[in-house]
Amino acid sequence: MIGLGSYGYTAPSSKKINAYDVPQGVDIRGRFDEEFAKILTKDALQFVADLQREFRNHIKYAMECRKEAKRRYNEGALPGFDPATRYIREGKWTCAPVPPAVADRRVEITGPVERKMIINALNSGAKVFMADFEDALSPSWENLMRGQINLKDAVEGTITFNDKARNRVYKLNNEIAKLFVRPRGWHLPEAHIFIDGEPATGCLVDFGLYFYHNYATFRNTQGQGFGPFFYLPKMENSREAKIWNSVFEKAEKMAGIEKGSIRATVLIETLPAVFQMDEILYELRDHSVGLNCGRWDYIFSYVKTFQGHPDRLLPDRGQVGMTQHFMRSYSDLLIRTCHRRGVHAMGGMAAQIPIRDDPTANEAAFELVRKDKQREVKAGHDGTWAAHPGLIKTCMEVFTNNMGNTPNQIETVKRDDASNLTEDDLLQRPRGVRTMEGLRLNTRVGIQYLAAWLTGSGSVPLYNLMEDAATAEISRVQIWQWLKYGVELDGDGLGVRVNHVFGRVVEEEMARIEREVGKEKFKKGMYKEACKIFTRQCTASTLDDFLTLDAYNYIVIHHPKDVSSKL
Ligand SMILES: CC(=O)SCCNC(=O)CCNC(=O)[C@H](O)C(C)(C)COP(=O)(O)OP(=O)(O)OC[C@H]1O[C@@H](n2cnc3c(N)ncnc32)[C@H](O)[C@@H]1OP(=O)(O)O
Ligand SMILES: O=CC(=O)O
Ligand SMILES: [Mg+2]
Repeated sequence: MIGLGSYGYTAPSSKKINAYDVPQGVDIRGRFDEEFAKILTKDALQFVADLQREFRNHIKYAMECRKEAKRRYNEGALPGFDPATRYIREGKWTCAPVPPAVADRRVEITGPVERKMIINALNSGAKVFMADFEDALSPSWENLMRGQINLKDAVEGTITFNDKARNRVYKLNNEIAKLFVRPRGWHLPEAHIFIDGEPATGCLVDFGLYFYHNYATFRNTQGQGFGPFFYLPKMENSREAKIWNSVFEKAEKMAGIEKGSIRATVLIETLPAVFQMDEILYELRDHSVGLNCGRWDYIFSYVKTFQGHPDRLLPDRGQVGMTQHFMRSYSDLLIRTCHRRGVHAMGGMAAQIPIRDDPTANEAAFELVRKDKQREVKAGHDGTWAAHPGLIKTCMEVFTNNMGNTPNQIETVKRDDASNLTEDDLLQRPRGVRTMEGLRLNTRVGIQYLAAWLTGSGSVPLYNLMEDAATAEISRVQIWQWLKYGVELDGDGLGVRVNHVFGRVVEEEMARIEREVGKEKFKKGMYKEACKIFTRQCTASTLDDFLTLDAYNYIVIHHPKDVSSKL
C-alpha cells in the first residue's frame, strides 16, 4: 500500500510519483518529502506498526482508567496511596544500577527538537540534553519529521546548521551533552500516520522512529553500551509505566540488544502519580534512571484532579512555587523514593530566562534560579533542569558547590525523614491570593502561547519567562476553575467576581497584546484564533483534559483526499 503526502502526487505526464513506501496497513497522510522518506522507511514504519498493534489495547485501557479515576475525583474522592500495592512500597528492591554514562546529570538542558537549538544544547556544557517532542514542541508534521532528521544527524555527529543571516555555521563540539529524548504523552494521537485505519499513538511514533534509526550508533558513541535514553511524560498510574516497560522490551528484542539497555526517567508531573512513585519505578526497574519533578504539569494536574472540588482553588499562578507545602512534600518524597531504589531524583525547571536589556532584572532572575537550585541540591536532588544555555553556569556552580566531585547524591542523601510524609502533606491546599493582575496575566500568556503553538513554536519567551505547554495549561485551567466557581478576586482589594469581568479582560488583553507585538505581527499571527480556542476552553462547562488536544486539530494537514483515488 502506498501513502501519499499532499505534495506527493506528481502529474502523470512527468511519470514520477513521489510516495512513501509503507508496510501493509500503514497510511501516511502528511506531506511527502524526500528527507522525511529517509526517516519513514518501510522497516521503521513496520516497527512503529508492530508497537501500535501490540500495545493499542493496553493504551486504550489505560486511558479508560484515567477517565474512571477522573470520575471518582469529580465525585469528591481524593487521590492517595493504593493499599493493593503496599507490598511494592514496603518491599526491599532496587532498580538496575545506573549506567556509568549518565551517573552525573547535575545539569540538564531541555529544548524542542529544533536544529539550531539541538546543536546549542549539546554544546552548552550541560551534562544532559533532553530533546523534546512534548511540552516544548508544537507537534506539526513538519516539526516532528524535521525533529527526527535532526536527532539522527545529532546522534551520527554530523548535524550542522548554517545561519545565513548571521553568516554563522553551527556544528558539534568535541564534548557534548548526553542525549535523552522525550516522546509525547500517551493521550496524543499522530493524525498524519494511520495504522489499520486509526491514527497512530503519538509517543509510539516518536519513540519508534527515533529508536529504530539511532539505537546502534547511540550505544556505540554516547551510551557506553547502554541506551538510548528517554524521558517519559505525564503518566498517572504505574500501569502506564508497565506499558512503557513492555515497549522497551519489545524494542530491545527487535534490536537484539540486552534487556535493560534502554533507560528512562519518568516525570512525576501528575498529582495521582505522586502516590505511585514506587510502583512506577518497580514496573520500570530494569529500565529506570530515576524520576523528575515536572513541577509545571504537576501544578496543572493539581487543578485538573480537583476540578470538582471548589474548596481547593489555586491562588495566582505566580504564587504556586516549590516552597508551597504540597510542592515541597512532593519533591522530598520523590528524592526519598528514588534514592531508596538506587536511581536519580531530578529537580525541575525554573521558568526564569536571561533578560538581555535590563541588568537589574537579569540579576534578579538569576538570583531566583540560584535559590531554586540551592533548595533542590540541599534537599538531595541529583541534578536539575535549565531552560536556557545562559543558565547552565549558574546551575552548575550551585550543584558543584554542594556535591563536589561526587556524580550524584543517591548514596549520600537518603531523606528517610520524608517517609513520614502523608497524603495530607501531598495534597495540602496552596496558600495565597487571587488578583485581577493574575487573571490578566493568565489570559495574556495563554493566548500568546497558543498563538505561537498554532504557528509552530512550542516554547516561547513571554514577559521574561519560559512558557511551554505545561505552563500555559496552568493559565488555562486556573481561569476555568475561577470561572466555574465564580471566584472573587480578593488579593487586590477590588473584590470583583471573575465571571463579571472575564469578557472585558479578554478584550483588553487582546488590545494590549496587539500593542505589544505590533499591528503587523498581530495581523499575520494567529492571535484571534488562539483567543477563540483559549476562551472557549476557559468557559467550557466541562474541563477539556488538554489544551493541545483541541488545538491539535488546527495543525493537522492531510494531503488532499482525492489524491489516492486519482491514481
Ligand atoms: C515545563 C517543561 O516541560 S520545561 C521543558 C520544556 N521547555 C523547554 O525546553 C524550554 C526551553 N527553552 C526555550 O525554548 C528557549 O530558551 C526560550 C523559548 C524560553 C527562549 O528562547 P529565545 O528567546 O530564543 O532565547 P534567546 O534569544 O535568549 O537565545 C539565545 C541563544 O540561546 C539559544 N537557546 C535558547 N534556549 C535554548 C535551549 N533551551 N537549548 C538550546 N539553545 C537554546 C538560542 O537558540 C540562541 O542561540 P544563538 O545565539 O546561537 O542564536
Ligand atoms: O515537564 C516538565 C514540567 O514541569 O511540566
Ligand atoms: Mg511537563
